[in-house]
Amino acid sequence: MTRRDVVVHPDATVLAEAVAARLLTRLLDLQSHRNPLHVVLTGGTVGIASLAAIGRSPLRDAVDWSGVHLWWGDERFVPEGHADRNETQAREALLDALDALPADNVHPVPALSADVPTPDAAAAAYARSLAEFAPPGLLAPRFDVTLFGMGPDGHVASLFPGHDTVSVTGVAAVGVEDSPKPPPQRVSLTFDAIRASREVWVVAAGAEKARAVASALAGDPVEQTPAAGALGTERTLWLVDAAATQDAAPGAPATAPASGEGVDPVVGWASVDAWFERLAPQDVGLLDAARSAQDAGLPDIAVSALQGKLLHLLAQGVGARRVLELGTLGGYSTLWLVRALPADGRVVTLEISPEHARVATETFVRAGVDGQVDVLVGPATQTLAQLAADGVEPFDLVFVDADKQSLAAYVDAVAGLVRPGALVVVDNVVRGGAVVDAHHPDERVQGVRRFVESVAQDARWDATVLQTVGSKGYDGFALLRRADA
Ligand SMILES: O=C1O[C@H](COP(=O)(O)O)[C@@H](O)[C@H](O)[C@H]1O
Repeated sequence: MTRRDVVVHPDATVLAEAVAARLLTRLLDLQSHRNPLHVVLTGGTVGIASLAAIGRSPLRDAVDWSGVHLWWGDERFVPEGHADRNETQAREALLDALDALPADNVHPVPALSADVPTPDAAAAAYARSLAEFAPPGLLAPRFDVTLFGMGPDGHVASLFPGHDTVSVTGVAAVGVEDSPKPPPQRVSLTFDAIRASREVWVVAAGAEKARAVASALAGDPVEQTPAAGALGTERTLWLVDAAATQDAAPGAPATAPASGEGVDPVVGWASVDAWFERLAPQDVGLLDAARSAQDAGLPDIAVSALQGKLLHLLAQGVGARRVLELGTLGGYSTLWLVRALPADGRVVTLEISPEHARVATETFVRAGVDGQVDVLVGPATQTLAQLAADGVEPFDLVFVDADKQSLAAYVDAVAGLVRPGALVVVDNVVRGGAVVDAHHPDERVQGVRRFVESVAQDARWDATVLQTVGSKGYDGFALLRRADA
């Protein structure tokens, strides 16, 4: 699952003030239970304006700066004190005024000098500094907040579209020789280091960024839009102004409402999901499942954390011991389900794609649940027929999250595989409201319509539909109970 929360502010000025307020609040909050904190600063217009806004805020003195370490996501490779350096700009905007910030807590990327003559040398030295604060197994500290600006081309830090540096792994920092944006020589964190971040905040303002914002939020390949790969392990937050969202979120308003709140529907729903996620915290295994699916290039169509928790609670609610899933994908929903089962419980999950099945299987091994999950590869219609022919023990709960065209056939087959009173949950049946359009050209919409029509006339099922909004947009679940025999 690659969830990005998006908050839209009316303009760049309000955005910079909001980033400042949000960062100060986050630092204060984190300092109540974690020390030290590691924050990655960004250069760029809004990034520096945000630092200046922090400098003006009375709250800045509420932060214990002695417990904050500052790093940079990228640096322009010029001599120390040069006006182009992100460090120089950050010092002028804020750092020089922070008397309580120890000099040793500031970790700039080494500047061009006789001792550090190349971007590669600076990157190597910067990587060594990062390693000093890295936990075992990581190349860099687990940054609490990593701030990024983003260029109109979708670059973050100094990772530019189409450049080899985007795919460099195994090191924390990389030298850049041919930046399309001046100056050409730079140093950048790599994605390996960026993804050590607990939270990544991408800040973007202006209509010239709108295409890149839309592309990143759509999850386009990082080679094309590096900002799409800027992800935190706990949260990825996009803080943008209205102009930068005009190409984003199809179906959403082109601009934010004129009110100060300025959150468009999809964005607002995602933020609400994020707030409620305290009820559905994802542990390392779930985060790993989401990350592995993303790294393997699987489609970003898994359930959200809150939806996964819903499946978990439903499985517990019906006292499920045996669960059938149609559509494993990367195993994210499977993990939520298997964790609801007793020690002798089992999930049988069906997946048509051998590659998806491989990714999911590896995830189950790492999560330690492979002994409770059977991944059956092949077209679900055939596998369901085989399960029936094998006379498998009936299932207590079924989650159907496979292709919508065949829904009616799947649910018909499932009717013969479950116990009386079993619960069947079918995902994505509202489809942004398109389901009410009898002439809709999308075969998935027609597949859902055929399924609903057939269930409505099938005495074996008692059913309802729950419309939902959230980080997955506007959709819904069908809930079916197998009638008692
Ligand atoms: O060169 C850089 O540009 C980006 C974005 O800057 P912006 O002025 O378009 O907001 C910035 O994030 C990066 O740190 C900087 O080196």
